[in-house]
Amino acid sequence: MDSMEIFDELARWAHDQGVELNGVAPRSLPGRGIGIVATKPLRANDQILHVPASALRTLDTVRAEVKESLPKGTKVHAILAADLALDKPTSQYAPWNAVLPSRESVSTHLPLAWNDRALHRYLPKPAQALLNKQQSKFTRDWTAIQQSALAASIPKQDDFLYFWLLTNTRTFYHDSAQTAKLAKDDRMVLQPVADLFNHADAGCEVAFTAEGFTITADREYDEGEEVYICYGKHSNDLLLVEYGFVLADNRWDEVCLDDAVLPELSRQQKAVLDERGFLGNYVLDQRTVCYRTQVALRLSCVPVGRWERLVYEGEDGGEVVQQEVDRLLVKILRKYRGKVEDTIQKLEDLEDCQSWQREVLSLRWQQIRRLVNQTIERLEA
Ligand SMILES: C[S@@+](CC[C@H](N)C(=O)[O-])C[C@H]1O[C@@H](n2cnc3c(N)ncnc32)[C@H](O)[C@@H]1O
Repeated sequence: MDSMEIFDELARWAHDQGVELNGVAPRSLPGRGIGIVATKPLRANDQILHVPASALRTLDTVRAEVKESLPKGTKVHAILAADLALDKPTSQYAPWNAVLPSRESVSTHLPLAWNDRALHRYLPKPAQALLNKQQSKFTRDWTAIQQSALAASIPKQDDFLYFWLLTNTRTFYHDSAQTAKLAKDDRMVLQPVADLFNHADAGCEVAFTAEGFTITADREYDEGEEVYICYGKHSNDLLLVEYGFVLADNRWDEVCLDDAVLPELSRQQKAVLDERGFLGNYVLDQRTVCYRTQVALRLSCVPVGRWERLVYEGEDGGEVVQQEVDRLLVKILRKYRGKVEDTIQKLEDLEDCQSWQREVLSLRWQQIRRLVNQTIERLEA
């Protein structure tokens, strides 16, 4: 079957499940796998998709033998992934399974599945932290599988990882009478067709009730235009680790400045900041350098007593100190830009790694350099 036949089959199947598509359809899109495209001009507030609760893939649709085989307390993420992994070609979900991304695509794009784990050290710090959390969750879930009767049917970690990552990238949060009894991070459901929407930093509205999900156009769309939803106000570090891509333009993007600021602080300064809850987690975005960074750098500009009065009592003279902070910030950011450029160079010199991975890492560091440069220019203006 060619891709249009596969999409037609999916549309027929989805229709039979009660899924209503209005003026949109799935299409293959270069660099983004499959996405949803307007098949006619759309107006703002047009309801473009409705997925009834009966069409969702949830804990309740998981086969009993899968659920019963897993230890008590197994996370819904692991249960849904195991259910997907054990789907037969004759499964009732076959037309939907047919449009899932390939193993190759998942292992190329998602850092947790990268063969060359040495590349992880080139991820920015926040991305590394997210990846470590993801790794712990995966290890927990893989342990549950290995300790269950499903171990024989899902013997390979890589197989489970593929379905686990598919689940991670395609689930929606759903509050309903059925999910109310579950922990918040267990209220995840898979929804056919809705899971084909790609992400942008602003997109169509996704609303859910106990009856199901509805997606509504946020603005006008021309026929043929891709229609996006927004998965959340995510930075590109998060998008890279959780979804395997970065956006060229991302209003929610930010740069972690811990590696820039912390080396500039003395041990005593760090101790004071730690005691007051201001140590680390420094960021800049397109508009500002965060308050925590400003507070930390003020301590490099004035004695502790004055710093306390400035921070906690709003003592006069803050503008003069701010000018000093801005000068210091420019110095620190210039130095950090040098480190960023070294990383970009190292990535260019790398051999023996998949070119997509090198390119996305390089792109990510170029985005960081751009945000750092913009901030330097703004501070110097
Ligand atoms: C919910 S799925 C969306 C449908 C997906 N494109 C597919 O082919 O099945 C999420 C995945 O789509 C891809 N994706 C979503 N938004 C994207 C974007 N703006 N650019 C590139 N890839 C994107 C990523 O691979 C992500 O993990």
